Amino acid sequence: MRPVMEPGPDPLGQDGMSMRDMGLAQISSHVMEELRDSVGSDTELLQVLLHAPWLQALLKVYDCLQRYLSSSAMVCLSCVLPYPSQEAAELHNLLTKPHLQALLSVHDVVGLKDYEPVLPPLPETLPVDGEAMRIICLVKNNQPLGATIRRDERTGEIYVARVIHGGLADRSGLLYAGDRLVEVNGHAVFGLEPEQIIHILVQSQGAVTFKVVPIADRPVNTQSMLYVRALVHYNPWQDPAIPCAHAGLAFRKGDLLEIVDQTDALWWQARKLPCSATCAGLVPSANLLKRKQREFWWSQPKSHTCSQAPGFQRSLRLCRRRGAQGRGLFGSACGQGSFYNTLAGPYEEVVLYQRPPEDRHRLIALLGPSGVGVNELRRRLIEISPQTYQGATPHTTRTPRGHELPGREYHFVSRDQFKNMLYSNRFLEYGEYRRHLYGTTVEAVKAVLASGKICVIDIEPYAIESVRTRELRAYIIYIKPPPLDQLKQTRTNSQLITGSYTSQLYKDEDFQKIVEAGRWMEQQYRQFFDCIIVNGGLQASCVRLLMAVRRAQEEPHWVPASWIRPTP
Ligand SMILES: Nc1ncnc2c1ncn2[C@@H]1O[C@H](COP(=O)(O)OP(=O)(O)OP(=O)(O)O)[C@@H](O)[C@H]1O
Repeated sequence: MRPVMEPGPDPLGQDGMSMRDMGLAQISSHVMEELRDSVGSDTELLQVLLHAPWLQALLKVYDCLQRYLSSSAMVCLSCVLPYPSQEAAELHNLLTKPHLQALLSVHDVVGLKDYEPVLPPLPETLPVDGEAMRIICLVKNNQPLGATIRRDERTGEIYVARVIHGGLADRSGLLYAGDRLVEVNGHAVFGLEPEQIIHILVQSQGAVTFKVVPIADRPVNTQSMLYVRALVHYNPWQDPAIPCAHAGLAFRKGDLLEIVDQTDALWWQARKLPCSATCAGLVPSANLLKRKQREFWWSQPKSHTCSQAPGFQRSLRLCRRRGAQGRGLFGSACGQGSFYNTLAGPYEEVVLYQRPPEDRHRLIALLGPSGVGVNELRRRLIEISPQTYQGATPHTTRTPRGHELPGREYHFVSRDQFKNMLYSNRFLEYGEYRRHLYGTTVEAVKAVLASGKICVIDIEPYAIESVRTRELRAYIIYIKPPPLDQLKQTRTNSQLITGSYTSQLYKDEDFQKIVEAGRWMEQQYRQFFDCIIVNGGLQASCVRLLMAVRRAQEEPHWVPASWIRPTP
């Protein structure tokens, strides 16, 4: 408690002597009186002693303390500081204000009070077989509860099936998967259908009260965080099997998901990256989604022919890499590899990877519908800095032309040699044009990378699987056609290379085919695109490509975990 301070000057005695000095004089004369009687002639010595400055000072201090104990703070202030500073005076002034005094007094009163809850005494007799229950009150505030329930068909009991990460129930820290629900807002739930309970919950606004029997052994979540890239689309509203569509998380091919809970074998909990939502959503587990895919696949009519995508007529880029002109059907796309079909798995585990500066560069693979400008952009990029960027030298079975040097334009090999290479899976992609074989080998790409340059190639979609490997670590850039009118507008004077060694102006149907082929390609393969560049204006597209290639080498990106994990 603080002493109440009262202002007041140090009062003076009648003859100008202060009260303090009067007090001291009184003490010394009392002592002298006492000593005179008992000591007699030695009074002189005592007088000297009593008038000694140190004793006088000591007595003054004593006097001050006495006055402090019995008097106001102002008296004390003036005792200690005969001439208080401006700050001290101001502080004193503030402290003596009635409202501050009141505040301090309230503080002291509150501080002394005992606020512990007074619990009712325990009943004399407690039931021996009684269950420990927890009563939980959550305030909904228009947000979902963030928990799902299930009914045990055998016993009719209702259980909390799962608590959604980051949801209201999870944030409360009071409700757990496995807790047995006894009452909701005073309604006993035993025997009710989950839908009836959900109805009660939907009806209740504001506070919702649950009475639960807590799960005995709550499992501890020891799983580490898992990051995956979705290789399929998923829409909870089109999935009748999902326990609660509201709690579902929709995703598209290529979306990055952070799997926060895999406790349930069928339904995982995930957040989409980059993450803004605090609350996770339900997604099918990898096994469940695989099962769904298989069922869907078997339910589809099968065709045994190799179908080309609409407008997906390939130019043979390989055969005109070094300026040779030609356009024809790219061979053998059908039947090559599995082109990462969806049966390969619905999720691909990924990790964030940043290429260490001392490591080889990542391969840059460009892809896009024929005629969109893939080759043009690749060529321009290499022209900007041939010391930095380089294409891979392809193999061919045709004979060299006048200006061509083996190993510069092409590696010239016999048909048998080419086929041997093909059988030993050395080609990333290959094709036949005018009875000659052309192909790019993994070694040709690795040779460029080993020289310290950035290897830039253009590929057909089926080659995606061959370049997305631990050793090439391809960064895939999709060259996307702009909207039809912009495509027409930007290509008015451009020459489309035709199959007969000639070039001609784009026709309306060419534009249409490019847009359709682009749409199809994106629909099929977007999950593997690390970057998308819309090739509208050529200049702007070149700049974007240059920046994307730099980013690929210098910034962290999500890559398949299998590229980084040590091989067993
Ligand atoms: N952004 C653009 N604006 C205008 N013209 C372009 C643009 N991009 C490419 N072109 C022109 O379009 C024509 C076709 O480009 P390119 O040969 O690079 O196509 P491609 O995608 O490689 O297709 P293909 O494999 O069939 O040759 C070329 O004449 C090129 O100069």
